[in-house]
Amino acid sequence: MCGILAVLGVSDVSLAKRSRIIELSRRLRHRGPDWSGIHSFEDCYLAHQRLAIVDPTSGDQPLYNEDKTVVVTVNGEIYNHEELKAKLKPHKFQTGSDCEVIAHLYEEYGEEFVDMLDGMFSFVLLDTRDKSFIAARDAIGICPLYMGWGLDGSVWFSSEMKALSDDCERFISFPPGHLYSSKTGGLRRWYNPPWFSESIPSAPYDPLLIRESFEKLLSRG
Ligand SMILES: NC(=O)CC[C@H](N)C(=O)O
Repeated sequence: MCGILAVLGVSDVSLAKRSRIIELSRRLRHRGPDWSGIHSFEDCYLAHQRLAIVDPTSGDQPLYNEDKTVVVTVNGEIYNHEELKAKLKPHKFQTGSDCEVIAHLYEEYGEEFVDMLDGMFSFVLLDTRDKSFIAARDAIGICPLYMGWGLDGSVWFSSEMKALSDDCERFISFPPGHLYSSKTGGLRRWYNPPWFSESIPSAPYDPLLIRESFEKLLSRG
């Protein structure tokens, strides 16, 4: 598991607001008992409750690129992280966490890197250089993610609805296989396999035809 909470662009940057966000992040504590972390930058907060799986000793989150200008909070496992690290030769990794590749991939390839990830994940990444952010969820939605909007114009993301429901004016289930980018201000599908189609078949249901076609397929061998 792991629990993530990110709040971006709050109008109130008081200590009370920070405490409130820490309190909301604690509502996700059952998802990750090993570590609680928060990174704040101006009016943005990224929090993490960790269930340590890969590199339990140094992979605490949020995670960063080399100069800490890119911050990321992740729930999930990146199965091909070794392979991706090999592609990122000049980058210096600070931890052995599978999720650190996300910060470096973003630095190297921009927001298009998401389809290079093989794994299950939901994450929020903040680029402090221009205060832009992205959030993404794995292709089939193995890891949960919710998105909300505060009355003050803030954008919220959380692993569970319970961290959003009291403070957001509205919230949605973040669609699997999608990416939210603050630069474009919208959600778009990043998972686009060639076979994927949302069109509903128009041929009438014919069980006999399905059976015959299936049998023909199996007897081909
Ligand atoms: N439980 C998780 O989501 C794990 C996050 C990350 N892969 C780690 O090992 O710390």
